[in-house]
Amino acid sequence: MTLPAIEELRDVARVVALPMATRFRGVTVREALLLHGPEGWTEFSPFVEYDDAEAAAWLAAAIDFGWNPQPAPVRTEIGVNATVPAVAAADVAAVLARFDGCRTAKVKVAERGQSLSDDLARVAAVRAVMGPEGRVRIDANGGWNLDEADRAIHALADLDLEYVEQPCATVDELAEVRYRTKHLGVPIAADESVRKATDPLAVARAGAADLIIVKAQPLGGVAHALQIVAAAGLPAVVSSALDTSIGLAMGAALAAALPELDYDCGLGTASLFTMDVAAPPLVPRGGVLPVGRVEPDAALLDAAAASPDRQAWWLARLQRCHAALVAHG
Ligand SMILES: O=C(O)CCC(=O)C1=CC=C[C@@H](O)[C@@H]1C(=O)O
Ligand SMILES: [Mg+2]
Repeated sequence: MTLPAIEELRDVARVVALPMATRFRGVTVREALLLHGPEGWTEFSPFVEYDDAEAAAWLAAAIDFGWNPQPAPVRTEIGVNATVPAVAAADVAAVLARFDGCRTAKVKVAERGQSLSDDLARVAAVRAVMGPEGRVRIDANGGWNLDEADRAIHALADLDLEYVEQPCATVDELAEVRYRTKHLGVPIAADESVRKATDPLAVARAGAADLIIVKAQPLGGVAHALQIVAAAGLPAVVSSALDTSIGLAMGAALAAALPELDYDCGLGTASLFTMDVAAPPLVPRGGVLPVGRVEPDAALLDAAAASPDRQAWWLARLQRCHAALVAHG
């Protein structure tokens, strides 16, 4: 890929800060740096705690989406899931109400400071709202050890789970949990073991998961993520990185280009924001997102502008990650 010069990126960069309706993975305000490239708007939004080596892949993805033509879509809309943060069971219905027409819900579990009974109550509340036909999946973000995962999946399986995402942190643990819980018929999905791994295919080689979660930004862009899915040879679910509507369009482009897509995708997360950069935002309607480029609204870009010190922080990060990509060649 020919990299645009850093001056070109800085000239078209806009840094935004979007407030969230509900705290999600510790985030209450989501910051993102948006870029306007020749192919359209794109997003660079690694979480603030990520180091430059990890964040550089997100920049490669952003540049690829804004500066290069994308793989051809094979579908025009993407079925998406509702995403339920680790809220109290009593708050579940209000969260789900933000996601119009979604037949699938993903529920966060194994939150630090909470217990299995909190998870059981939250997932039961989700099942009650979704009804018996709804699809309910859970995501532990690697928060359980082997025995905790074993116990939790046995306890939660009665609620008819579509799959369990990243129950434990390591590939070896995933393989062991998958072996121990196989008789329950609950598939195991790998997320962090794909997107944060030095070798995103290790999971597939180890037989440690039934499906993989893929995210366009951390995997270096749509084309690269497609290669990983093809090489893994496992069903894939495309998920967001809590992106703005601009980054979600990148995720939707990935989902649209996958040869097979059997699951609803985790791309409904704009519904967790109280404000976004596009009008209308890329939120699910009737449980689906349209595929296509998203343009920000000029007034919303201004209204969502991050503070001067946060803009300076993001521009410095952009510069360092750009330098890392240049050095990488
Ligand atoms: O998959 C979804 O339903 C929404 C996206 C989502 O859950 C995530 C987005 C961003 C960061 C992650 O901690 C989290 C995930 O683990 O999948
Ligand atoms: Mg996950």
